[in-house]
Amino acid sequence: MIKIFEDKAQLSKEAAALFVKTAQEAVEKNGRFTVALTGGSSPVQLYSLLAQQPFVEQVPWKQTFIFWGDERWVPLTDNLSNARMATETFLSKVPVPPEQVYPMWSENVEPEAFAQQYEKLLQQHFDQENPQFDLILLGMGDDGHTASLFPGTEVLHEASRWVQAYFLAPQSMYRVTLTAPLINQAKKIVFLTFGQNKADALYEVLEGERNPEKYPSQLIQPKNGEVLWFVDESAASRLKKSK
Ligand SMILES: O=C1O[C@H](COP(=O)(O)O)[C@@H](O)[C@H](O)[C@H]1O
Repeated sequence: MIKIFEDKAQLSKEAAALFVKTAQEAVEKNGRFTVALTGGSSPVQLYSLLAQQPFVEQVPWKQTFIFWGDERWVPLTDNLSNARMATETFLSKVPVPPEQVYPMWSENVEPEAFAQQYEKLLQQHFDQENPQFDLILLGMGDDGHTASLFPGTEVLHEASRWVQAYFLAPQSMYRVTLTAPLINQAKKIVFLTFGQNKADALYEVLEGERNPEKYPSQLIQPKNGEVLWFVDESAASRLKKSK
């Protein structure tokens, strides 16, 4: 489903309300809420809202478990760190138990070994056969990538691993990412996409020919869950189905 908002502020507010509702329902049903966060610029406003009233007091933080959808393999103090951004914008300001927050980074370990450790962590958290996040937040780059599933990379063909790390040559850095098969198990996936610079990629992903090698966001098709596209009018400007 595609939901088009006037601007980023409106979109972020709705996304915060959806975060709260999803968290409350998950806790009511299963006693806990498991979410994977996205990085980049798209979620900054949403994360800030989650640390403010009325949202902050509505989230069942004590029952919330925070993972990441992907990470740039840089220390937690680095400006590029997705975990650092989430910590600064909301995690350091809300009463989530620190031991329930799992950044995709650790010192003194190679990224590939870390990816295996993170996968084990997820296996322990979830039922092995049923690794269902209650909510996965995703962004989409203007090249159509999502999480760290970049165009033309091997990880796009991963069929069994839940977490992978690889060297992304054009950025000269390692990336760690949940794989598409794991993401697609989620109960709910929400893409946050705004800005004119995303309009071409959004059109190709949603209305263009299927070509996930070029537009990896097309790989995100949950098995039993739902995918929501929260987009603003600029990003949606090329979509025919929205008009
Ligand atoms: O590199 C990344 O980019 C995507 C998109 O970022 P945005 O700045 O366009 O929102 C992001 O979803 C991902 O987490 C991040 O590692």
